Amino acid sequence: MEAAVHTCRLRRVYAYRRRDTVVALDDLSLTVDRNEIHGLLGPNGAGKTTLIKILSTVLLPSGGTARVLGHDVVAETRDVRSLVGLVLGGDRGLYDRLTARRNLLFWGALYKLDARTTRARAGALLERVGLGERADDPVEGYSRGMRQRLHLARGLLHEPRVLFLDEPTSGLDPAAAAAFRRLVLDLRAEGRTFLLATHDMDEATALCDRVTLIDRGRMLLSGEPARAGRFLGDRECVDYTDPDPALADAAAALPGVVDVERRDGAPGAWRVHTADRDGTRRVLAWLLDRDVLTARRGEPTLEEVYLRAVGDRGMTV
Ligand SMILES: Nc1ncnc2c1ncn2[C@@H]1O[C@H](COP(=O)(O)OP(=O)(O)OP(=O)(O)O)[C@@H](O)[C@H]1O
Repeated sequence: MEAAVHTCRLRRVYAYRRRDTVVALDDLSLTVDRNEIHGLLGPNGAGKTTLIKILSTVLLPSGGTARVLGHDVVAETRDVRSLVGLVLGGDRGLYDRLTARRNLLFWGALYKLDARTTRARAGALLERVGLGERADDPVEGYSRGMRQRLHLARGLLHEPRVLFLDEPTSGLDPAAAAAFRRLVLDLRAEGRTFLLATHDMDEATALCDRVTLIDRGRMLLSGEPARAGRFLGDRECVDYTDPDPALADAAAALPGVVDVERRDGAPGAWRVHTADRDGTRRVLAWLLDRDVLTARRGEPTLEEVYLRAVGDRGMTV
């Protein structure tokens, strides 16, 4: 069976300022399985939006191939368009002076749906994304969260099987973001596939079956978020909580220990990086001997793996 998305050595080069070029996608090969929620991670300028635009047939690749449910995005544009929904964030693609319902009717006409089908789907979708009561208000009075939900309704109007979401929860309050994620899970349960570009590592961990991290248009790693540390052939580690920094210093001097760091978030939380499984056993036994009962083998979070893979570039792109 064809994958939901398959790219092979996909390339996109932009020309700007006449002579300069930027390689946004550099021979990127990626597979998203059917019915998967796949996270696309990467720093600003990594190429996430470029990939999503190519897969939605909005942008042409410069080289390589991309297929959606077996259809080539260049040679079979029409088929691909009927199969995919694109949900961009922000203000792109919404008409402020129109009501939410009229926005959807307009898009239904663009998708060449008949008026009755569009009307029925628009009503059902607006209810589903929680905009039923505000459906006949102009979009200019909508909050950011309401706009995001309308974007999703728009992306679902032609009942696509694969959805591309570009930072769908950025700027949403925690409750709205959680509601949005529940909706994504419900839609997946109906058999849809999602490729979701996000900068939110907690969101990727909670929502995605697999994630792919790209940087400068190349894939750095791809796999399950909970096993993120293993992507990089990662070091072992032990997490424990104890207020005494002297204990951490002593742990750092043990054989098989690479380094010890304070963990963000909880006071007195430490992570001991070990060279191998033996080092981990030794540290666990040593901590237990000292009555540190909170010690356990740790897994680096997706955010930690991300920062290690991409490096700390601060604000540079
Ligand atoms: N229309 C364009 N013309 C020239 N360069 C572009 C254009 N669109 C994107 N780029 C460049 O391509 C690269 C990838 O951009 P892209 O928007 O795909 O990144 P992104 O991963 O989505 O970033 P962000 O997380 O900031 O949204 C960047 O270097 C960007 O400057």
